[in-house]
Amino acid sequence: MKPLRIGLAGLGTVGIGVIRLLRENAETITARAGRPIEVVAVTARNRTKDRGVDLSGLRWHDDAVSVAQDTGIDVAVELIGGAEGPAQDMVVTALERGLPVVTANKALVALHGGRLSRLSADRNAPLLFEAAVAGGIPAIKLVREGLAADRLESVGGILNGTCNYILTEMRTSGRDFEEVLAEAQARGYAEAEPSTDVDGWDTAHKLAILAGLAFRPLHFDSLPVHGIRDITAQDLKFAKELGYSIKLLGLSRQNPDGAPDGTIEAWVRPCMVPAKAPIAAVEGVFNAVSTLGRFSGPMTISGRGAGEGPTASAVVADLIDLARGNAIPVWGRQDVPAPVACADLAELKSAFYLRLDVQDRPGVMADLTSVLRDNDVSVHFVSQHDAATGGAHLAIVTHQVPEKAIHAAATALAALPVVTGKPLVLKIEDLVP
Ligand SMILES: NC(=O)C1=CN([C@@H]2O[C@H](COP(=O)(O)OP(=O)(O)OC[C@H]3O[C@@H](n4cnc5c(N)ncnc54)[C@H](OP(=O)(O)O)[C@@H]3O)[C@@H](O)[C@H]2O)C=CC1
Ligand SMILES: N[C@@H](CCO)C(=O)O
Repeated sequence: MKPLRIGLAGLGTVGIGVIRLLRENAETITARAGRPIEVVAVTARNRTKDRGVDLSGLRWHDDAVSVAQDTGIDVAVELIGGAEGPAQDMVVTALERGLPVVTANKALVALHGGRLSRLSADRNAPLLFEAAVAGGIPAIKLVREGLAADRLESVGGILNGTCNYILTEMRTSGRDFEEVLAEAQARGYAEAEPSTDVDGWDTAHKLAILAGLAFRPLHFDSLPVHGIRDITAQDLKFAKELGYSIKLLGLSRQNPDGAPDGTIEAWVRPCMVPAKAPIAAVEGVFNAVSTLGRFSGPMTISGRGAGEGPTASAVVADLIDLARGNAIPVWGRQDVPAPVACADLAELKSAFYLRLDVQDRPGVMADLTSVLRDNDVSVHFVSQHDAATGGAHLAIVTHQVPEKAIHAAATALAALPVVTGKPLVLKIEDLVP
């Protein structure tokens, strides 16, 4: 049996995980793939670093492009990261010479997926990226294969392990943001630049890939993206009191209510989800991918969304597909569709949570409610807690209002002398399964 020979660029969390998994499960993988899968060539920045695995016997290349040019490999595996630079150069070089590519690089696929998939189709060189979305969860396979027959109405979920880990730990241990982020980095969940995670960009990359496959590619620049930096321990307390859980969601919907046919609503932001919703129970580094299909109905799969083992498992599953000759083109047999812009959210209606830090004295509530009245924001519920530093924290839950109204109200409220901090607006999202 001729082995499938791998050229691997990137020997970090995921790259080393792939080598370990291929070695530890060699017998099972060979049986399932029908042939052995072996790493034969590698590269990383630092040749002398001890990575805890034996790399002797593997051809060392000084850069990633030279791995892609190695005539002794059958597949190029890119596990460096970053949408530009060596990762992109390697993938393009490999595809141009007709070599299959496996990558876990969501930034690359989200930003350059259209061009790369056209190149992949032109050169008949498969481009596989199961690990790019939701770590160990077979999210790409779910959308592209399991649900290939259905017309999906929505797709998305909890797509970033680092943020879900941080929100869970902040809530359960009361520790602050920075401390928990450092822990997520130490566990290999976070990206090399953690702002990619906490500012929502990693979720946005994954959502763009899922929505692109389920509906059609999105102009990435049109995707509204907000991260979790503004969430405080007080918001997590209010959420519990109000019967919600705070989750960073990436969601996309085709043809939302009242919008013209073909409209795609998509966004990334922390939301309040009902504490009883199954997605609220997805905690720690776990991700959840939810779909709603006209025929398949609601579906949620969850699992570890980051870390060495789960991500390596998804990379090697792609390699097994290649070894079996099972790799399918990125958009199946159709041409790569042209991208569209995401819908403007201004007119879309939702209930919202508004947290205000305010002075605690007579007349404050009247000042606040007059701003809400002037912006047509109708209040459903209000809760007040004393702030440790004096003043008060207020949680206001609204009825359904257009997004533009709540944001205009928040801007006007921020300008009031009685409001002492930046108001926080969170969408209350009760449509996730
Ligand atoms: N970590 C995770 O849980 C997940 C990661 N991913 C994706 O997988 C990819 C890899 O992530 P991860 O393993 O965590 O990243 P790491 O930062 O742990 O590893 C990156 C590796 O790339 C190497 N590298 C960096 N620059 C270059 C370069 N110019 N030429 C060659 N090698 C280079 C580094 O070398 P050196 O070690 O010498 O510095 C390192 O070995 C990324 O695209 C990431 O988004 C996807 C899903 C989950
Ligand atoms: N940094 C990413 C890795 C998995 O894509 C996360 O935390 O989910």
